[in-house]
Amino acid sequence: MKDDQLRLTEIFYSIQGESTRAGLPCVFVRLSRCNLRCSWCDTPYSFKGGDKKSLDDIVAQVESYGCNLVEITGGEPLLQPDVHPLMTRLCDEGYEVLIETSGSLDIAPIDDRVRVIMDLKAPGSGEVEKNLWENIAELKPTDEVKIVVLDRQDFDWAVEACREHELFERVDEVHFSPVHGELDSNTLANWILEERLPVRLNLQIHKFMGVE
Ligand SMILES: C[S@@+](CC[C@H](N)C(=O)[O-])C[C@H]1O[C@@H](n2cnc3c(N)ncnc32)[C@H](O)[C@@H]1O
Ligand SMILES: Nc1nc2[nH]cc(C(=O)O)c2c(=O)[nH]1
Ligand code: SF4
Ligand SMILES: [Mg+2]
Repeated sequence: MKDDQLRLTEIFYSIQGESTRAGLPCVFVRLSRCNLRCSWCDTPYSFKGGDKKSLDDIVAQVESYGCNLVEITGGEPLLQPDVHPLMTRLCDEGYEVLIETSGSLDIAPIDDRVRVIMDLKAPGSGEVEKNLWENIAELKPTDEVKIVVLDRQDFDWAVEACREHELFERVDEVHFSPVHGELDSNTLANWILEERLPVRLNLQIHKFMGVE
């Protein structure tokens, strides 16, 4: 087997449900495996299985949708080193490339043309110890930080993390996202408004639409 292969769970074309690109048509490349087990994870099916696919096959499938926006996600996409040549190739070919990552692995090797959407895991995920705080210094102003909030304890943690790490100064966009089906979006919205936070409420719109 050639080394330029990635273990892939799925490639699909849908409406981007999150981030500043929410609402736009997007091709999703979902890589397999994850080093975390967030309590509320919506993609545990990506933890096991998946097929090995060559970069050529992945790029060809992405191309078949005729869509300029591509998101690399998982599972945890940074677990497979060959994700880097894939992203560089997509950038070279003129795609706008996003990566969704947990923030538990080094983001420094990511191609500078890629928009990084990095989670910070709050205590309700059960994975708060995995945050790699050194990553914050690697973020570009155009990257995005997302904190998924389960409850008020997570919200207070998120506010403290933003202040302590000066996230509002470092990146243009900080998203707070309720755990879908667990925390009411109006409750999170009211907390954000009460605290006068310059964060964006991130709802996973694909889940309201009932699509992937
Ligand atoms: C499935 S993860 C894959 C990428 C990477 N492992 C990560 O955690 O960022 C993609 C995004 O979905 C979010 N997510 C997963 N389950 C969720 C849920 N139940 N409610 C809200 N967001 C969720 C994650 O926090 C992450 O921002
Ligand atoms: N429609 C849609 N938008 C998304 N944005 C980020 C996703 C992800 O799982 O990383 C996702 C996803 O799974 N579906
Ligand atoms: S890091 Fe991402 S894929 Fe992994 S368990 Fe957490 S939400 Fe799911
Ligand atoms: Mg998803």
